[in-house]
Amino acid sequence: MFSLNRSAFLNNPASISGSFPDKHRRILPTRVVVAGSSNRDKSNGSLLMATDESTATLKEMRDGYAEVVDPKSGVSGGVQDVYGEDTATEDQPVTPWSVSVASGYSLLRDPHHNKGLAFSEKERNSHYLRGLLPPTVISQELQVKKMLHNIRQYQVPLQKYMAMMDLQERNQKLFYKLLIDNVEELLPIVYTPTVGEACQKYGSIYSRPQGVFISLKDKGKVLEVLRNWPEKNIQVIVVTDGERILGLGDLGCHGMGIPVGKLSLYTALGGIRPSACLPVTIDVGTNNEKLLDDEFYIGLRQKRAIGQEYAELLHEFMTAVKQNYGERILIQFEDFANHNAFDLLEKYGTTHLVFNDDIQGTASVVLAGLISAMKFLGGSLADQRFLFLGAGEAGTGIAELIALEISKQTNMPLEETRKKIWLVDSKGLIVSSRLESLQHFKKPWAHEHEPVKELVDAVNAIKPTILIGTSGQGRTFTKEVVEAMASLNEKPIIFSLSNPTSQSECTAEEAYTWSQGRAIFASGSPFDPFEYGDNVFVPGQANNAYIFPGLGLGLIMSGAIRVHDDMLLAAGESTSF
Ligand SMILES: NC(=O)C1=CN([C@@H]2O[C@H](COP(=O)(O)OP(=O)(O)OC[C@H]3O[C@@H](n4cnc5c(N)ncnc54)[C@H](OP(=O)(O)O)[C@@H]3O)[C@@H](O)[C@H]2O)C=CC1
Ligand SMILES: CC(=O)C(=O)O
Ligand SMILES: [Mg+2]
Repeated sequence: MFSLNRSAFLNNPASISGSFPDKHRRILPTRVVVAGSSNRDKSNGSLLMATDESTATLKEMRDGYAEVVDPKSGVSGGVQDVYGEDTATEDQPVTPWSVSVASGYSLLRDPHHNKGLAFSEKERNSHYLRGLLPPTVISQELQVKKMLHNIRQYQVPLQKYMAMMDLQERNQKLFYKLLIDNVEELLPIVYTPTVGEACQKYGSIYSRPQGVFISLKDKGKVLEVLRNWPEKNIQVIVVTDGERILGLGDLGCHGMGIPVGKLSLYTALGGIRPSACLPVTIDVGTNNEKLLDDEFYIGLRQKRAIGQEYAELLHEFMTAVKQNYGERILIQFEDFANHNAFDLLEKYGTTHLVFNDDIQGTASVVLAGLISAMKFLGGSLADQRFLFLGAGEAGTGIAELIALEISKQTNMPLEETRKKIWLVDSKGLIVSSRLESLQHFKKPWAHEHEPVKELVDAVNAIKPTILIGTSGQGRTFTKEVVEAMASLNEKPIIFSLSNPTSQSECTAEEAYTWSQGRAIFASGSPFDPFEYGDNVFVPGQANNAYIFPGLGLGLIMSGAIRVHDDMLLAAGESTSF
């Protein structure tokens, strides 16, 4: 007789296979099916696989299923076969569920453990794989070579993306090996710019759910929803509500591509276990009419919830996350619109281990880029004048961290260092006469100056040494703007940070050509090296992807429970070269 231990299972389902003695492991079924709504623990929403009182014999398990009778109600489920095919009655819905011991057919379909043809002879013997694979055994290196070859056959980046996602769903070991070994080539596929197109077409390319979707329909049940996720030892969550996906606007539920992509970098670049990463999309509707009319849209078909309704769902989520995963769970806010992003960060920054990647991660990576650029330019950050196009999350986040760094380097008060930094939004230069009507995060940047509407006029008026684009608007660094920067500076620093490539304020080619090869240029999405005159210019990439996996790893390893500005400064300083 073998008894499955309920508490061990609830804490860590994987422990079940670990608790079998080896001699029993050989005769274990690949699936144990337990069914019946009566097996659901009403108090915490978890399924009770088999209670301490309920036992299944090894014979039952070897035969492929064990039906458990709830000892309290005496009600059993309606499962008739090992695959849990539905024989539910109306008043007794079946909850089909299986626990896979990683062996045999199900092992080949378990992306966490599957190795495909790389299973050795010994593994094929001990994991019941004989006959389920062709006879050849190949190395992981050869698998990587083959996948890379296949991916390179696709001309269309979105096809490469789909091939990568398919691999992630099939064989995680190979997916991460491929990504880690070829990160320069594959980062633009699993991340910006291709992930932007994938989000735009997410409904059409959708084949299997990724991550956890929490919608308005789940109000009051968010904890239950989180508990449906199979992994229990989560260390990092990337969460979006899809309202500002890159520079592409409101993509609603289709924003899920972003947390999925970001978390694949947590593993590939930060070394966090894939099973410890949880992508979450909170669906409160979308204001994108095109999506609402799109028959393939996968989200709620309603306008975005705002105000109290929005705040309550977010609060339930934040509370449930801490309750389920503890104080040290890291939450990364991603691609929220600025009218929520700053408030959420302020509200939860003091109660959770949380940072906003667009505000803080971006700031840190741009600080790294600017500190590095000082080595080419000479002088220090305090000697520079900064002008931003775009005064939202990225723009004001970067501005504030630069001001903090200059203050740290010079001991000047923050109010003084902020005066070196100017921002332009959709209405023009942010100046004190606009103070009353400005959103709160713009107010610190409202300096004394007469109003200026156009960017090129702001460049000529402020005479910046550094121009940074965070507007989400492509081709706004026009020839006139770049030429104005080049006429004011021997080596103008120009960062076009908006993503994806279509939204970049200018291309690498434009920056180098219009400045006659004098610009120090970086962009949010990658550009190829560009030949100009006798030189080849290699543009930098200033993207928070170069910070958040390391920052996150540091936060997790150090056991931090809050994120502070000093950490962002340290991350930026140490990422510079
Ligand atoms: N490289 C990287 O790592 C990162 C890049 N980004 C990119 O930065 C961009 C902006 O993101 P985020 O700051 O979060 O977005 P926000 O919506 O918070 O901010 C956008 C800002 O741009 C301004 N703006 C919009 N259109 C114009 C225009 N035509 N002229 C001048 N200003 C304009 C807006 O003005 P107003 O306030 O008046 O509406 C607003 O201030 C996105 O494309 C995003 O992909 C973001 C994070 C990281
Ligand atoms: C890179 C990133 O986070 C963004 O463009 O939003
Ligand atoms: Mg982002």
